Amino acid sequence: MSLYIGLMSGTSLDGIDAALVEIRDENAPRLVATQDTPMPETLRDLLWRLCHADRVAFSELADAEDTFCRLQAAAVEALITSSGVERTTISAIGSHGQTIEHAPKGHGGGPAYTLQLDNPSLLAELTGCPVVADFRRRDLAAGGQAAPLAPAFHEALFRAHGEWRLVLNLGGFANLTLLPPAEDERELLGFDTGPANALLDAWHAQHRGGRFDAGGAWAASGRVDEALLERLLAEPFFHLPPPRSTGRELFHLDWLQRQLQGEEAPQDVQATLAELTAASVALGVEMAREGLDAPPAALLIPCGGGTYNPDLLARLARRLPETSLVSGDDWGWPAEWLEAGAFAWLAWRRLAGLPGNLASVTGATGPRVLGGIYAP
Ligand SMILES: Nc1ncnc2c1ncn2[C@@H]1O[C@H](COP(=O)(O)OP(=O)(O)OP(=O)(O)O)[C@@H](O)[C@H]1O
Ligand SMILES: CC(=O)N[C@H]1[C@@H]2OC[C@@H](O2)[C@@H](O)[C@@H]1O[C@H](C)C(=O)O
Repeated sequence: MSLYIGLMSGTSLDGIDAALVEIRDENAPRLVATQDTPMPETLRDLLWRLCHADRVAFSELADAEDTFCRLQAAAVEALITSSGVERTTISAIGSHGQTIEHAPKGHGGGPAYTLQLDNPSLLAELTGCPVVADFRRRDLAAGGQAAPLAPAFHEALFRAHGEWRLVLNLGGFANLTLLPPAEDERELLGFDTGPANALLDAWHAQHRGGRFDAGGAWAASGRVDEALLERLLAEPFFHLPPPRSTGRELFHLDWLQRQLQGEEAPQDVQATLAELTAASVALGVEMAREGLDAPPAALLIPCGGGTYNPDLLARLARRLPETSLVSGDDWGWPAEWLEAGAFAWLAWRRLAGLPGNLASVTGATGPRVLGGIYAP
């Protein structure tokens, strides 16, 4: 038996998710304990600024990296204490880091890059555990998108005999995995479908303040502006064949603003953004099914913070009438802990010398062992 800790801080900048995972064999990872460490507002503001700045001072970058790493170390300490495990039994910590910018095709003819703020050396020093980090750049170096990486973990957890399954992460951004039945030899498909909560959060913050539209209540009070929805859905990203990944670089408030005519009621824009998430996921589901020539009926396992938004889930259910939504909780893996679990599992793959990417998902030229190891 081996124990791994996965650390994930996603695009929503809401905090550090730490998951303690036991791995006995490749396809049976087990979630042992979890720790949610909220991001202090000062760090969130600093990271937000870095994510949106054209120019950044190195000292600001160093400050953000140091503060972020110490928060990660505190999350690890809290997890070790609450779970009661011996530090020495932890084989490694898998640290995703904080994505600051993701440009898998480069900008203006420049090189491809994906930037995760992280300091695995300091984390190894502070925790006394081996750390695996820098998971994305090897895939990028091999010509891939470097994202999404979670589909391989979705396969390990959820691929089953006799059933087509979809896994949908509704974080700041959404990624979708279509899993063929286990007896089917076809490889899975996985890709980002577009924004999930990022625009909903940003529009809500601008008009009502606060972190998010709790339960999607404000969106539910508005009416979908069909003309606006159509203009938003005309964005070429939604129609690109996979491999594809995205982030704040494309989907931000200015992108939305360009499609507004100025007379829309704010709650109608919120409703339209929620519908955009559902519609772009439905487009992705259709694309995935066509890609694998899959039957329409499938089970969909939603995960990520969007599962706390009944308005969003209802919109998804309406757009995907042939698909039943079943929570990941029902398989013993709570929906909000999949991503942190994925990075524990990826750390195990690194130590085992096994590839972490799926070339069929990222478009890399082949399977690659992902990440670097930082000894304690
Ligand atoms: N009670 C709630 N009601 C509505 N939305 C919620 C609720 N709780 C969480 N969310 C949404 O979920 C988001 C956080 O989701 P999650 O933690 O999965 O994102 P992330 O991991 O940061 O993003 P990504 O997967 O893109 O990296 C919040 O920003 C919010 O939009
Ligand atoms: C570059 C980056 O951090 N991408 C995230 C983001 O959040 C959701 C989606 O966009 C996904 O592509 C990815 O995260 C998950 C963990 C992944 O790689 O599967």
